[in-house]
Amino acid sequence: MRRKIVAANWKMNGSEEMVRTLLKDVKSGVAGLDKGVEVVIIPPSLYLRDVQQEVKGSQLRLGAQNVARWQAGAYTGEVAAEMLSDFDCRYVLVGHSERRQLFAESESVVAEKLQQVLGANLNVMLCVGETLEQRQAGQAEQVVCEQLSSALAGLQGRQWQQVVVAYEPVWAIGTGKTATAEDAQSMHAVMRKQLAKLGAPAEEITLLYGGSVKPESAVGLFQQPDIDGGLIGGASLVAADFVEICKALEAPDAIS
Ligand SMILES: O=C(CO)COP(=O)(O)O
Repeated sequence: MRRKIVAANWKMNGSEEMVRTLLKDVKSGVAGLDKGVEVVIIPPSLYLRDVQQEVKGSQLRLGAQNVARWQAGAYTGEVAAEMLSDFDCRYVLVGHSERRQLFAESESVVAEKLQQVLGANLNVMLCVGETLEQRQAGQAEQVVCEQLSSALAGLQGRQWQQVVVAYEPVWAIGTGKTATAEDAQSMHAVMRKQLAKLGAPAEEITLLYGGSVKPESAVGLFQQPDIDGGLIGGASLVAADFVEICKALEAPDAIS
């Protein structure tokens, strides 16, 4: 089923103190938010336990930023999907552009990680997106469609219910440049078509936009018919901004 999601990717930011203070403000800020909006906190893995305890009984859900591409064994420093499930993680990011670029994660690594997440009965948030060069060369749609195909080809039946896709154009991440609502919508529509070609129940798949989303840009993005929410980096570290973005998803038409 298509869900409404706002997810906070804290990236490599945070501390025990921040977990406490930021979450306290986010929790009280989103209390009373429509239950149909899922708010997901994705902290560095060291703080999963702390966040798990803080979000218990609240509307917030937990996600992980990364996962190993193996099930278990001699992989020093890695975290397995089954371990994330012990922490009540509901979502796991896979294919984030920072992982692809800074850690040289190839399409096949992304696909292996995705399989681990599905195998552990967790939900994947698959990130896709083109670079500035690719967009300028007119290749954006092709790049995104190929990323979807290589990660998702062969998925069957119920597995599709475990998939959320986030379109995060690389040139928009951390740069202050958001895609226009129209450009983002147009890519999301392309993604839905591609998902249908891959055999997905495309109208039921939740599609998020990420890349310099701020309270001011969130409303326009969330009004688009194929954008079901956001994956938020920088603005998720400021409680007031993040809460405002969550509220924008609750009622995008009412706020504008
Ligand atoms: O990468 C992102 C979320 O995963 C987006 O980051 P920013 O919101 O900081 O651009």
